[in-house]
Amino acid sequence: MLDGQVAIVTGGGSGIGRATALELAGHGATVVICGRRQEPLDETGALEPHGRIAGITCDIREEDQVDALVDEVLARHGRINILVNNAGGQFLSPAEDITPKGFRTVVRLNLEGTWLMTHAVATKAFIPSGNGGRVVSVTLTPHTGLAGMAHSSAARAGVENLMKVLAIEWARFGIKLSAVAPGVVATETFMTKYPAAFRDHYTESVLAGELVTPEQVAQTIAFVVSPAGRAISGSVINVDHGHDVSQVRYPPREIATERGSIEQEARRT
Ligand SMILES: CCCCCCC/C=C/C(=O)SCCNC(=O)CCNC(=O)[C@H](O)C(C)(C)COP(=O)(O)OP(=O)(O)OC[C@H]1O[C@@H](n2cnc3c(N)ncnc32)[C@H](O)[C@@H]1OP(=O)(O)O
Ligand SMILES: NC(=O)C1=CN([C@@H]2O[C@H](COP(=O)(O)OP(=O)(O)OC[C@H]3O[C@@H](n4cnc5c(N)ncnc54)[C@H](OP(=O)(O)O)[C@@H]3O)[C@@H](O)[C@H]2O)C=CC1
Repeated sequence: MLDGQVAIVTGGGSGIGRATALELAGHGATVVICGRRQEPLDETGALEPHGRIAGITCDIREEDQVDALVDEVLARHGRINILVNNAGGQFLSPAEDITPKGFRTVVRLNLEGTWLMTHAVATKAFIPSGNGGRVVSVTLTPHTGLAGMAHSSAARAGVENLMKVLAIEWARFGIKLSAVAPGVVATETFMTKYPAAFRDHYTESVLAGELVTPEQVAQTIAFVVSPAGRAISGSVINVDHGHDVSQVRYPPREIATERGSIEQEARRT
């Protein structure tokens, strides 16, 4: 499906990024992954049997490092067809305790880093090639706002709107940009970084009673960048068991019938 395509996946050393790199490589793509540390990148590369994944360290917040990464990929492979902006994250905090520096840190990583990568790949590869390209940015649901993550919720809303406006402006270059918004994904970071009670709370409350897997997010990204996803641009695709439409389990346990639903309302006579 992706034979001959060259992809960059940021944050490919772990979790969703690793699963995405493996998924794209499994479909034939040559994949360059980046992150701040070399070791996790090498671990991902070692999981791919055909040598299709290579890691290059890059902090996506640093303009010179982003430029150097894109230049290096072009020097090695001559083209870039796909960019997956996956690197990101945040720290959990009550909004009132987030300092200006803390807010800036999270916005810089998630929004500015995504912008720097997208702009560099578009201007150095997609536009000059005349062939366009595909960009998928990983954001998050629920879009109604994620309590404890004011900085990240704001940054991801910015990323999603950025994908939309660039989808309009860069349609003339054949560049398609979208966001894939996961719900709660059972990555090692999520399972270990956040309090276990959050994991249990979200497992219980998301509609299907189960967390999303990194592979489910990766497969969605692969679909979007595949030939079958060619018409997708400016979209936000949720991969979240319906977490975006409701954050509470239905119906409330106290009134659930044996069928797990509700009693039908009695007709008026
Ligand atoms: C609501 C419950 C959760 C449910 C849904 C969950 C959905 C989402 C899940 C996920 O995203 S899982 C994947 C998460 N992955 C990551 O977060 C990985 C990347 N994250 C990071 O690298 C860091 O967390 C970072 C803070 C985003 C960036 O790290 P960096 O090394 O650049 O920053 P620091 O030098 O550590 O800190 C700079 C600055 O930021 C503030 N700050 C950082 N950590 C905290 C904290 N724990 N509490 C309060 N403030 C923090 C602080 O201002 C730091 O400056 P100094 O105080 O150190 O001067
Ligand atoms: N897990 C979840 O429940 C959800 C996750 N998401 C988002 O999906 C993405 C992946 O999440 P997940 O796989 O769980 O998280 P991980 O923490 O496993 O992955 C984050 C990756 O990003 C890399 N990274 C972090 N900062 C930078 C940076 N400045 N420059 C380059 N790379 C960086 C990290 O590598 P290194 O530290 O070596 O730089 C790491 O490999 C994130 O954006 C996350 O917020 C969205 C919804 C839900």
